[in-house]
Amino acid sequence: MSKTVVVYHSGYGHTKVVAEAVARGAEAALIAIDANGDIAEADWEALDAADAIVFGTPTYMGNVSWQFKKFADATSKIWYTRGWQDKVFGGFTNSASPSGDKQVALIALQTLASQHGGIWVSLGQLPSNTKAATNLDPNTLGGSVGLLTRSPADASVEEVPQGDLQTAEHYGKRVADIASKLR
Ligand SMILES: Cc1cc2nc3c(=O)[nH]c(=O)nc-3n(C[C@H](O)[C@H](O)[C@H](O)COP(=O)(O)O)c2cc1C
Repeated sequence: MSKTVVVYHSGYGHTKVVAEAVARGAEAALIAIDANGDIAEADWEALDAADAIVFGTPTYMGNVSWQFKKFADATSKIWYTRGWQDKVFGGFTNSASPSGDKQVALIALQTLASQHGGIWVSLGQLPSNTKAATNLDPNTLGGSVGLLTRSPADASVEEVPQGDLQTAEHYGKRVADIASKLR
């Protein structure tokens, strides 16, 4: 069994719900980046020990949150020593609009993983994009690079679409399974 860690920031709780779903699928530990963009020393050790790391961030102003970016910049010391070389990586972002420039944030996560010499895991699911598709269906946002989820601007944290959460669980399992195969 591989060790997977989901490290995420969530300003208002919606991305946290998605992170929990990814972690359920991956049987992963969860690390929350705090409101100052920091994680604890023990969290850095857990990331170093992981076979797979999944990054999560809300999309804010068409990119990752500044707290996630602070975390990303803090990984530069690890980058320098190639500490995360050949780990498996995945990523997700949540935002209010169906597009909302989520892809920009997701590509930032993929780029971070690539800077570390990681092996990036795509979503691996067909989109639900017919007229009949509803919020209960998987991958209604049609992601492929990684996981995209949506919580409308007036949605509570309980209202993150069930289809998106199922997609998140599926993606978490995919990342963990691939990490197990590569171990
Ligand atoms: C500062 C800020 C910027 C935002 N920018 C975007 C955006 O570019 N695109 C979008 O679709 N939603 C945007 N939103 C909406 C959030 O992505 C959405 O509310 C999301 O669920 C927040 O996740 P969180 O509860 O984990 O913080 C923004 C929200 C905030 C607070």
